Amino acid sequence: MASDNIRVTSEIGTLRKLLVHSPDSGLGKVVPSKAQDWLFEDIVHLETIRRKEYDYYIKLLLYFLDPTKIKGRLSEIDDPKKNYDFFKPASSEFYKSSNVIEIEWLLAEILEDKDIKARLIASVCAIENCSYRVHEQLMQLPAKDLANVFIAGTTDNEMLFPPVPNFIFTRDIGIVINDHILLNKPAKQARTREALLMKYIFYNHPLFKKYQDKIIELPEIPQHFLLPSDSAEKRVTLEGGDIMVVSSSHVLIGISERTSLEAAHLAIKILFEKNIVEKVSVIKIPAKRDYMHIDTIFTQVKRNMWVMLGKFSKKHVKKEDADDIQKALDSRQKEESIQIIQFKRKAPSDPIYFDTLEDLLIDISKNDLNCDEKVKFIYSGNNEFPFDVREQWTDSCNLLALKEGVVLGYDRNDKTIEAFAKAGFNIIHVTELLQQLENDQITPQAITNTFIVMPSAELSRARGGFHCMSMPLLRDDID
Ligand SMILES: NC(=O)NCCC[C@H](N)C(=O)O
Repeated sequence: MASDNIRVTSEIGTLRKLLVHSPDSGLGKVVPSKAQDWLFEDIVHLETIRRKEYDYYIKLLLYFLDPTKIKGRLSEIDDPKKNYDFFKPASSEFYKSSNVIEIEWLLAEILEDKDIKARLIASVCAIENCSYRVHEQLMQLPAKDLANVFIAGTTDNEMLFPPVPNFIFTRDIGIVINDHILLNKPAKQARTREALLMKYIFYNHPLFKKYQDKIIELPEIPQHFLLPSDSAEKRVTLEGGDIMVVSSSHVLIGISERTSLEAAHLAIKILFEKNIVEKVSVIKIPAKRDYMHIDTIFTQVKRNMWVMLGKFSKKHVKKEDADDIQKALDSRQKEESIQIIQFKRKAPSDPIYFDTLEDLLIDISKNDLNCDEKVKFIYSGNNEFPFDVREQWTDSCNLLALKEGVVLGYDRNDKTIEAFAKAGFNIIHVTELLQQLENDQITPQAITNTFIVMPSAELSRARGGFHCMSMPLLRDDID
């Protein structure tokens, strides 16, 4: 068993441990009439999303984070005769890594405890409005099967409640800030069960035992149940995609379609009261499906490099190419803009305002991460219309850094990849990289300044990238 340490102090320090969830059979149950309610843009093909897309992610993560599980076994685990059991949490052949941690596995482990099992069944049945018969049926299931039913919503032959197809986006269900865990409060009904399951895991799994007094749950505001249902700002909702730990002393919080102003306010108060960070920057983005969380608009690549949507760049915001009439007209369109305000723990009544996202990100690179080099930006779709917005929609800005300068992104975002190539990055497809790793032509340690191209035709229909599909638990410190 690897260390049970949890610590995340940056977006780019070498990744050592994370939570993931592979697409389960629930994704194969999404129907067109429910796709939007369940936050999918389309229905996906289950076998393709697993075998031809997500499994590559798992293989790559294992190579970087837990190589003994995979090295020398690539052709064996991909052999159809082996039934892909390596990737199935309920199988005895499952990879079961303590660094690439599958949530379904953790759930099955806590469900071995009779008391936890009974309590979680009661809670799930309450939120899913299950009949007494279903309640009894769940009590009969062994832990591994029950874990799968809680996530997929289905037994082998019966659908008991809706799936939670967004569970693959582990980023949103909790976030490690230094050595604390901030739990989410989902804005969308479709993600409610995910939050419940995660709460039980964080409070009951031995992996998090040392951290019980470091779990942060945002309270509701008093008498929240009397609020009208459309008072979005007053509701306390927060999803992990709106939180970024950019240094050990500085956290970014997005106010977005998913994270409310009230939640940001409460989170800042708690982070300051508990002395967890010194600075919080709040980034209010337009509340639109296109930009559901801040990590759909920008992510970090290196100390001095970020990828972002050009629409929020200085050039665009300051209308550098526009004539006077256009500038005046555009300045009225406030709802499409970003607002940034930074609070310091020692002087909360004296906040700092940033005009543009680039100004904030440059400030982080220079002042939090002590970067002397010029800060560079890669823009979605190379900042060319319509590729900028098309590629942002398919997560060109939502990259996961395995280590500083080594990022994963979708193959379909051609122009963004071109921009990385122009910036001097190696571009390599995951299948080729895996072969090179397997053949000892390269090691993860030797890889630098690289964009790893991942297959994405099905994954992108679920509207999230690899930043969303990862909940880092441990990264090396960089500051
Ligand atoms: N951090 C993220 O941006 N996560 C993406 C979540 C996608 C999912 N379909 C959702 O709408 O919640």
